[in-house]
Amino acid sequence: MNQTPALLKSFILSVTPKLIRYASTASTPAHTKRVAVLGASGGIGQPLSLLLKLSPLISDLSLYDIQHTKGVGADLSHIETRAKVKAYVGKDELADALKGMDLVVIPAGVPRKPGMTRDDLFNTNATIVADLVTACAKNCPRAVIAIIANPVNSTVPIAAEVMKAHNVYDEKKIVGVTTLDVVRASTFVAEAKGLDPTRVFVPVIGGHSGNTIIPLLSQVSPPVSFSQQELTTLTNRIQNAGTEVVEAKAGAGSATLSMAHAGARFSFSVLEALNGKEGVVECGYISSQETEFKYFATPLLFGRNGVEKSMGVGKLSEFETKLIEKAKKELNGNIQNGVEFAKQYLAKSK
Ligand SMILES: NC(=O)c1ccc[n+]([C@@H]2O[C@H](COP(=O)([O-])OP(=O)(O)OC[C@H]3O[C@@H](n4cnc5c(N)ncnc54)[C@H](O)[C@@H]3O)[C@@H](O)[C@H]2O)c1
Ligand SMILES: O=C(O)C[C@H](O)C(=O)O
Repeated sequence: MNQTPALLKSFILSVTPKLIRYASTASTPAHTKRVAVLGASGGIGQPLSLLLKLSPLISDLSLYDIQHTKGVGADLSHIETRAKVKAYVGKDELADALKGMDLVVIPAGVPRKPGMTRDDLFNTNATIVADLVTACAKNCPRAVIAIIANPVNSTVPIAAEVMKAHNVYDEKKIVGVTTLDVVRASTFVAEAKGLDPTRVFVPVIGGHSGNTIIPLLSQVSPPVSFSQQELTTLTNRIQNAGTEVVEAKAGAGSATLSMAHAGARFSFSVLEALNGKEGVVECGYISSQETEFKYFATPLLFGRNGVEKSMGVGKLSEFETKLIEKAKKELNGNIQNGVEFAKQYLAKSK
């Protein structure tokens, strides 16, 4: 359960260059990887695909959606970077979109409107994710699958159950993307303490919805101290930051631009680790061995095969222990819903 300070340090050192790497095309890296974005025409999908297209880590960028991908693909393909863009539209083209992929990023699915919880998206997005992951199981079973589609607390267990049913499950390769929680926590802490946000790292554990988002403000790097009032205010803001955006967008969707950045940051970290870079750490929501939860987000060390290990939750403050206690019912319920849905989905598709 203990964190490794050296690895955290290497994470922090790796963050700043990553923020400016989007436009870095000067040198040709030794390795390049194939990446698919499923839901590539959406609010997240388009800016995420743009950021990926700018990366020298990627040789092939495969864009899939049920609509508009041909236009998005034609547009992106004119950018003078190495990644070769191919666009696929509709179910008949899904298999081709996935063959040979090293990383599949899934932002496909409906977003929230004001007044909705992420769990309210379950009925629509559960089937979308199950269908897309079924296609991954058949066409790129060894790819890392990064799930952005909400409710992440449930869509990740669904993905895992689908992969298990196809006998291709590898727990190192199914990850829920919680990077946006880390991005927000770093921004808000930096603002509160007058720090450079690119140098701040806040581990965020648990899940990705309301109370299940648990920022570890006792483990911020560089170390900072907070009053009880600051702890409460910052924690609430981080837990409700998604809702802050949903309300500000007033019916026009949820976070897309900050999520595209977070998704790109997560993808670059995974790709660098697949290429052999050591000490790559990002938080993510995965099948958990060392906590009481079946799935839990922690800082993760990535390697050549995906997640190498969870770095655990470290030493928690009393405040953080109480936050976990408060999250228990919701997180376990979300996980259970995902597993139950997958059972029914798989039974129907036999
Ligand atoms: N993990 C996170 O931190 C995080 C952050 C922001 C948003 N999200 C979630 O990401 C999802 C997408 O958000 P958005 O704002 O991009 O929504 P959007 O509606 O703008 O885009 C979704 C895209 O998915 C496509 N799509 C729908 N069904 C599909 C299918 N079966 N196969 C392929 N593509 C399909 C749609 O055509 C659309 O282009 C939502 O569920 C949202 O809640 C997660
Ligand atoms: O809030 C949402 O519904 C989208 C996403 O999960 C977020 O955290 O911004």
